[in-house]
Amino acid sequence: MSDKETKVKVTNLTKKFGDLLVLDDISFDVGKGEFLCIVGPTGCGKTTFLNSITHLYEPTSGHILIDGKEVNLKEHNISYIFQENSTMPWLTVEENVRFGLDIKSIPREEATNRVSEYLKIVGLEKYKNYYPNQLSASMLQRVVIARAFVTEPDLLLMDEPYGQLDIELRFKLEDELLELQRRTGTTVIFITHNIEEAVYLGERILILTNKPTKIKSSVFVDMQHPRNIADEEFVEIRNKVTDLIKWW
Ligand SMILES: Nc1ncnc2c1ncn2[C@@H]1O[C@H](COP(=O)(O)OP(=O)(O)OP(=O)(O)O)[C@@H](O)[C@H]1O
Repeated sequence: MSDKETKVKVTNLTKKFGDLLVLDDISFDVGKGEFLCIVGPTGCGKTTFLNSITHLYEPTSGHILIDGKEVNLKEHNISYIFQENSTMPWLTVEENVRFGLDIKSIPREEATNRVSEYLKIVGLEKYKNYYPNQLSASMLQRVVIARAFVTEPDLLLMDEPYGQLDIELRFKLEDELLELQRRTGTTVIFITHNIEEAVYLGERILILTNKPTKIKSSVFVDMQHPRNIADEEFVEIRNKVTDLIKWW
C-alpha cells in the first residue's frame, strides 16, 4: 500500500463453494482515497471477492475491515457499480440519483442539494426529468456514477463497469470518474480484465492468479493524470502487468 491511512484491510480471506476453493488466503490493504485496480484471469473469483466484501457471500474464513471494523452494511456505506445498466426504469434521472439518499433518510433539502450538485458534475442537470429509456449509454453510466458518488460512500466497488462500451466513450467516462474520485477522495476498488484500463486508472494494480486465487503481484503506477497510453512509461507498465498475468 502507499503511505495513506488504511481504509480497507483484507486479512487471510478464503472463500470455498463446497469443495471448490476460489479465494485462497488473500491479504491486502487499500489506502483511504486510493484507486486500486484488480485484474485476474476469467473465473478466478473477482466477483466472489466483491460479493464477500458486501457480505452477499459469507467468507469461509478471514476478515474484511473498513476503518478498523468488520464490514457491516448497516454501518458502512458501500456503493457498487456493475457492467449492466442498473438504473431503475420507472424512476427519473433525478429520482434514480436520489434513491440511495432516501434509503438513508437524508433530510429532504440536503438530498435535493446533493443530487443537484452531482447531476451538475456529470452534466445531466438538464435531463433530470428524463427516464432511463430516453438516455444514451453514456448518459446512463453517468446516472449510475452520480448515484454512487452522491451517497459519499466509504468504498466504491466497480465490477467491469465499462466492459461493453466503445473505446472512445470508455476513455471519456474514465476521465470523468477520475475527476470525481479526485474531488471526493472516495476509495475505489475497480475490477477489470483490461490491462490498459487498469494502468490508465489505478494508483496500484493487484494481479490475481488462476484459481485457487492468490495475489500474484502488486504494481504501483506512479504517473500523473491524465495518462497518455502511448507514453513510454505507460507502455512499460502495461507490458510489465501483461507479463505478470500471462493467463492466455
Ligand atoms: N454461488 C456460487 N456457487 C458455487 N460456485 C460459485 C458461486 N459463485 C461463483 N462460483 C464459482 O467461483 C469461481 C469464481 O467465480 P467468479 O464469478 O467470482 O469469477 P470472476 O473472476 O468474477 O469471473 P469473470 O472473470 O468471468 O467475471 C467460478 O468457478 C464460479 O463457478
